[in-house]
Amino acid sequence: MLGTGSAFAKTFYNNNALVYANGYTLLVDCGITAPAALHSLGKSPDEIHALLVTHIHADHVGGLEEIAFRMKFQYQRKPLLYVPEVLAVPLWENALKGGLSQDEGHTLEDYFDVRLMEEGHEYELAPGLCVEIIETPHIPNKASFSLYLNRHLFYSADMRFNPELLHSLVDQRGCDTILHDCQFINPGAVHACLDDLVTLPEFIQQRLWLMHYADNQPEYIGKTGQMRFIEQQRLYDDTELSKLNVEFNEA
Ligand SMILES: O=c1ccn([C@@H]2O[C@H](COP(=O)(O)O)[C@@H](O)[C@H]2O)c(=O)[nH]1
Ligand SMILES: [Zn+2]
Ligand SMILES: [Zn+2]
Repeated sequence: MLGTGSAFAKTFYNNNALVYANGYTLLVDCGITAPAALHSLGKSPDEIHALLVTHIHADHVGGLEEIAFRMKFQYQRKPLLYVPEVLAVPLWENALKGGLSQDEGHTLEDYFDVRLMEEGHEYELAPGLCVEIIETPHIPNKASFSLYLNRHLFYSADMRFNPELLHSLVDQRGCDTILHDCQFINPGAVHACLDDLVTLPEFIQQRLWLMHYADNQPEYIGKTGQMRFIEQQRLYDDTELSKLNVEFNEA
């Protein structure tokens, strides 16, 4: 996890992730703090093979201008950008155009090798890395897409509480790991809140890691039912993440 903070957290970087698969690196979301978070890990933007955007909020796309400029002028390379089809135009028109539009570039495609994604398809980004996007409720009338990785790991974009989806992923689609955004204040409004998430049955909580949390996260350690906090600037592997919490505690 590059960062695990909520939109306005100051002690945690924005909730963005680096996904590694067989030498390939995907950056999931690129918020305002992503360049600094990469820097603190000693990573350069040039080490990223592709980026993927879940929705248009600054903690998820606010770092794209820096990455686009640095890739173009410092590294002379166009990174792959995976973007849900409905977000491509608003990403350029409403988020990036103001800063990036200049003589050398007037479109998203001038900075990125754009790959549009649709729901209902699985995309093999690299050997060992398959991604499906699932539209999930966040802000009314503003599209946001969670991810299903390698048919076993659900990564929530910011989303409201949706127990039916979590049940169907676990019961019908073999989901063994859930990374879920979490707000401490009830009601969650545009996120799932902790009071909602602790109502999930234990077999789902045991698979669930909390992310996108506020600065007062330390107050909630030990108060999250069977769910664990995922930590920023830490490398996790699939086996560690998919270990059920109950096994994890016994180990
Ligand atoms: O309808 C809304 C829209 C936004 N907010 C607040 O803004 C942030 C947006 O950033 P996220 O990355 O989605 O967290 C959200 O956390 C709210 O604090 C809102 O409350 N209601
Ligand atoms: Zn967010
Ligand atoms: Zn959001």
